[in-house]
Amino acid sequence: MIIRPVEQRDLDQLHQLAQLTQYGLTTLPKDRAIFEKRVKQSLRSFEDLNDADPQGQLYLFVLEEPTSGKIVGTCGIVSKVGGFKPFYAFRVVKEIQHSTVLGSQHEHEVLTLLKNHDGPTEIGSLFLHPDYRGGGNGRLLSLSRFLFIAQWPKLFEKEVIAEMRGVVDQQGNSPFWEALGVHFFGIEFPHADMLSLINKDFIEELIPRHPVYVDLLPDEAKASIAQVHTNTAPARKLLESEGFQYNDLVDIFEAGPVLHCERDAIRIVRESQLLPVKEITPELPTETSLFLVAAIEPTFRVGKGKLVSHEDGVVIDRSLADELRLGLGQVVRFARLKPPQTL
Ligand SMILES: NC(=[NH2+])NCCC[C@H](N)C(=O)O
Repeated sequence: MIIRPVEQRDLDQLHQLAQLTQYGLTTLPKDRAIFEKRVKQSLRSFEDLNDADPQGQLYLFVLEEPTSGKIVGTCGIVSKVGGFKPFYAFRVVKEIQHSTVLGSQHEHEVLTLLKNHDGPTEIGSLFLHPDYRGGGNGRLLSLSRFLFIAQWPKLFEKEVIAEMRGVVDQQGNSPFWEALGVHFFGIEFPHADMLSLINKDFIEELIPRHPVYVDLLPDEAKASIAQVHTNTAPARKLLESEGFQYNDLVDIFEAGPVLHCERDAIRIVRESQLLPVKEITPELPTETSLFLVAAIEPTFRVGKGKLVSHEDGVVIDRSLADELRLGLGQVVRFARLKPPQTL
């Protein structure tokens, strides 16, 4: 399995893949025209890697099975969120009130609206074909993005966030939306979710103007705040093991948590190294550690495989070299596939 930047020829396969997604994956629209626009936008972003600063560029990647040419997964990075149009989130703020008369103290959670016009980098759009889940494909897909960020840090902001999909059922119902959003927006969650990708003006127009007390929401909605969709739980765990943390920001529609990490503190970004391939062998010993390995030139391609690093270069298997189209002397960016504590 390899990860590479999206290409125009992937559009049909990617669009088919998006049909398999359930509700709540905002940035993987089922609508072909929106999808096509996003692929085009991404192609433009990849054209200019050496001389750009974060201005909201979209970088979409695909997971390809090289033997069949099948596209079985996708993920993406937006170099910066919030600009002319802000990035929205609710901050869950704790508020304590005392009464001397009653001798009591009350703690409340309040949702306050955050509008950020100068936001961080965001990773997202992660989706893996159900038949290909397990076996480490999700990890490969998610973490490959960090090798890209490590290679071209200037394209990104110093902070990276991930808006995780919140609690939404098979029919597209979100308890949080039913308790809050629907009263303000007057449309169904899937519709609002889709619209937010095209034009966020309706958010500015209709979002509640005042803070919202969590105590006043129904139990089911309350319980869903900062919780992820069952299918998103592994992705959350993975990001947390790379250094991401929840810091009291949730989505304004379905209350899914926003995780964040300093760009250079992300485990893979911090650990990754750039070295030439000094030897390609038929097969390294089985006990050799597994690494995430990225070819940089002529195109960025990531795979996983055994690797031994020396001061002056790395040794990799023939199969990995072939998958990544690597020859001797070409540089690779690599990092251990798993942080030590999860080995
Ligand atoms: N689940 C959603 N579609 N939420 C609305 C979009 C919120 C997002 N943080 C933004 O500002 O674009």
